[in-house]
Amino acid sequence: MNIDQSKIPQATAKRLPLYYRFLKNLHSSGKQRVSSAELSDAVKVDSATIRRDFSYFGALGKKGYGYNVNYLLSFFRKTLDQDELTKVILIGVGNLGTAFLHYNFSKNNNTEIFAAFDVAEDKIGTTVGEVPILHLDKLEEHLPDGAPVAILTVPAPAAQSITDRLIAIGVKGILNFTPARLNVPDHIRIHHIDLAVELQSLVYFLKHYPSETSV
Ligand SMILES: NC(=O)c1ccc[n+]([C@@H]2O[C@H](COP(=O)([O-])OP(=O)(O)OC[C@H]3O[C@@H](n4cnc5c(N)ncnc54)[C@H](O)[C@@H]3O)[C@@H](O)[C@H]2O)c1
Repeated sequence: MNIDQSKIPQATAKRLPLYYRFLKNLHSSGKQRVSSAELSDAVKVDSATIRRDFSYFGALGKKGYGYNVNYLLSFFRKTLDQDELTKVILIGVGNLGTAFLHYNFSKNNNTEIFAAFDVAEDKIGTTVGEVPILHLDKLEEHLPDGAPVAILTVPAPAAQSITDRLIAIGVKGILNFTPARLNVPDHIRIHHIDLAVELQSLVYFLKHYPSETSV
């Protein structure tokens, strides 16, 4: 089935990796079918939302039968481009950057941090989690063909000028962990992750919607 991916709402698209991971585990344990109630229990998304999400994927669960795990998996694989490896670079190998390099992203999805950049001389030339640390001065030299995605874990004041350089070498998406708000052209996608905001939001939901499990 051909699905127009631009029709999938962003909130639904954000839940795809969650569904995908769970279904992959189900598949490897030999399960062929799954009900929305089982899924709901595992991924902590209410089953009405799951049914609505899955209807966008052309997957219509049958009552008493559930969803076909193989169909869903092949759909997710295509949609999430799991057959294609996306190369990622990381800038700023401090507390946060080091933790990300040790975390093997490619275990769960097809992204791989293949190079990291910093300016601290004692870090240049070393490797963290098998990823080589290179000098930021050499960014353009090392990556003449760029990379599609970058993770930014530098101090906030350095973020904008590094962003400008990343865009110049062809980076299209930035996962920004710094508190800096970045100015970028329209065709660049920035996902800003602020742990303090996430924490505040969690506390808010606990206070005001104590009985709901997820957003
Ligand atoms: N540590 C956290 O829990 C946390 C949480 C949320 C957000 N943040 C944000 O993430 C960023 C990184 O935090 P951290 O705790 O890892 O900081 P850190 O000071 O441990 O690491 C920053 C790294 O960036 C490098 N760096 C400095 N200037 C650079 C430049 N111009 N180019 C390349 N590399 C440069 C430093 O050498 C260092 O290795 C900060 O903006 C921070 O506000 C941190």
